[in-house]
Amino acid sequence: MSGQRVDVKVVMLGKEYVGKTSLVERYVHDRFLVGPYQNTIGAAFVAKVMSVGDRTVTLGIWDTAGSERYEAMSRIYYRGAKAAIVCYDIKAQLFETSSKTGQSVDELFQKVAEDYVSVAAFQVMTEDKGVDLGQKPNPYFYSCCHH
Ligand SMILES: Nc1nc2c(ncn2[C@@H]2O[C@H](COP(=O)(O)OP(=O)(O)OP(=O)(O)O)[C@@H](O)[C@H]2O)c(=O)[nH]1
Repeated sequence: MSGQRVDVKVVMLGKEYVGKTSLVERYVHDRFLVGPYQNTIGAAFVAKVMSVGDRTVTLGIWDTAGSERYEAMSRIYYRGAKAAIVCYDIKAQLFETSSKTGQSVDELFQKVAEDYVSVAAFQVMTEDKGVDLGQKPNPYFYSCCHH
């Protein structure tokens, strides 16, 4: 086994626009480009050679497109993969819950209710007439936008 070359297929997974290509670009080319990368063919491949102990490991990284229109094609790229890096956007809020201990369960549902109330209040405010930036603030305006 010593000195052996190992090929490892890795797939990047996740919805579109979560930053899969940016992550690969940072790792492979050590750069970051502002704005989305255009992944027009459904997948891109890049190989990166590295050493792990006395082994030479070639990571064959398949960067799949997150768009649903490429979903069937992306599934083809999963085949034979030894690892998957699942990316998601932390703008989505994460709650680590335990149904066994009750950890963060109340907080999760409380946040759902709170978010609904604040979004619904904002919609009521903007739906009919839009937001008039020149209008005098009233108590309702302050209560939903400043807390
Ligand atoms: N601030 C910040 N922006 C990021 C980061 N990673 C990606 N982005 C931005 O997020 C957007 C989407 O990044 P992409 O790498 O194109 O996302 P993708 O998952 O490959 O998208 P698809 O190819 O459509 O599936 C771009 O505007 C990036 O500049 C990050 O770590 N921090």
